[in-house]
Amino acid sequence: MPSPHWSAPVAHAPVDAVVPLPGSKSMTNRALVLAALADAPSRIVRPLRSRDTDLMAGALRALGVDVADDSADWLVRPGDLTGPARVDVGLAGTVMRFLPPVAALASGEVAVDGDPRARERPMGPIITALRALGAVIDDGGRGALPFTVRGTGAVDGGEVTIDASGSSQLVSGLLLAAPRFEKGVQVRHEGPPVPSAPHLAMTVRMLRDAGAAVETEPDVWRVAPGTLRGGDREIEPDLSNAAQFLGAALVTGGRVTVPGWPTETTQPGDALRDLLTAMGAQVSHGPDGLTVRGGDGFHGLDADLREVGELTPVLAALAALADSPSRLTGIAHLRGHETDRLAALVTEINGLGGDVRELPDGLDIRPRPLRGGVFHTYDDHRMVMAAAVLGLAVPGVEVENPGTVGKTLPDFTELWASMLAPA
Ligand SMILES: O=C(O)C1=C[C@@H](OP(=O)(O)O)[C@@H](O)[C@H](O)C1
Ligand SMILES: C=C(OP(=O)(O)O)C(=O)O
Repeated sequence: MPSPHWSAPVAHAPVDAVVPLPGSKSMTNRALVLAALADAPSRIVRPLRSRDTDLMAGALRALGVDVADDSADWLVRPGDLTGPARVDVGLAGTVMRFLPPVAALASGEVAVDGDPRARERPMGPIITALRALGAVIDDGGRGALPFTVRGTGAVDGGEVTIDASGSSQLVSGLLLAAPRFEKGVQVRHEGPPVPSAPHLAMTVRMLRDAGAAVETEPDVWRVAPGTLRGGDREIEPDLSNAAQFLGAALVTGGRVTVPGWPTETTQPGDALRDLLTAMGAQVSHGPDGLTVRGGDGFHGLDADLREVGELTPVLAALAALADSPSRLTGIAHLRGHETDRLAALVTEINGLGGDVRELPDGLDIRPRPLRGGVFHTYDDHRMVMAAAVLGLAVPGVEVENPGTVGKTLPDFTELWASMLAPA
């Protein structure tokens, strides 16, 4: 039986490594949905293989889509969407928000459930919106998982207003399936700002690449009814999962290169270039990829992370090791992520002797000397990654349930060890 804890390795020298990363979770799960709704087969080239993407593939298979392995690629052959089916969304935000609109297009009942924590993540606005668009959903009045989508084989579509301040995925889910709605969709957001703007741009870009007609204006998205094309869809490396590796260059005063960094992308991880530069890194982008070099120490960060919330755990860990305080704001919605990430980061970093305070919409982080101890991870892959960053500089960080990285990066501890191995 594997050890329940992972001893995060201390870096005894500056890292000097090239770290190739698997594909983007966000792009892979969008590509799977678009391929499943297309009018012809698709090849998803270099998809991420992880719990979240396997769950999406499994959910689509349950509805009648053929998703087959072809060496490292996935071949997707769309079919009639049918129930009855049971869908497990695990703890994947992309599956719990992107799959129900697809299930509404199926004929037959689709029962949707996930991990215990999945039942607490925001779902109410998309359930209400889908009903307004013509879907029948039985959620026992909970406005949350579990629920049953009673598909009739078609969704009317039309205009809907939604409060998506809890998650951008509430909008993305409606848009991705909308070309197959009879009237398409117009989604209008009303409420506090929608987070994760790059992920919405990713949805729009991938829909357009598949042939959909999409128009946007601030807080309004329109998708016309139409046919989605099949074909090849190449998946970029997951730039959010680059955060901990590039951060290791800062912590150790070393150098890390992530190959295949796109010159232009909708991934929020691209913001690491500016964020790590603001913390004192030297960042260069060339044919070899993106290279981050650290020097003698690095600084805190004063940043609004609303658009790039998923980078927060690793940035907070870096901030706890910096030479000046940090203030990270715009991230109240992280309370609805895999765990309440604001509370988790406060508890766990302070548990090692840190000084992190929770703000209404973020974190105040004052660096202090840290000591070893158990770092709990709350089924949150990014808490493991944050702990790994702290462990580079703090001996004795024992990370609970490291296997939870399987959500997006099953090989994380192996990649971390090879990054730290002498060249
Ligand atoms: O659409 C996506 O692929 C994602 C959107 C974001 O969700 P939120 O807007 O809920 O933060 C992000 O945090 C998540 O990891 C992936
Ligand atoms: C918030 C995240 O995931 P999810 O897609 O489950 O929302 C994340 O990966 O940081």
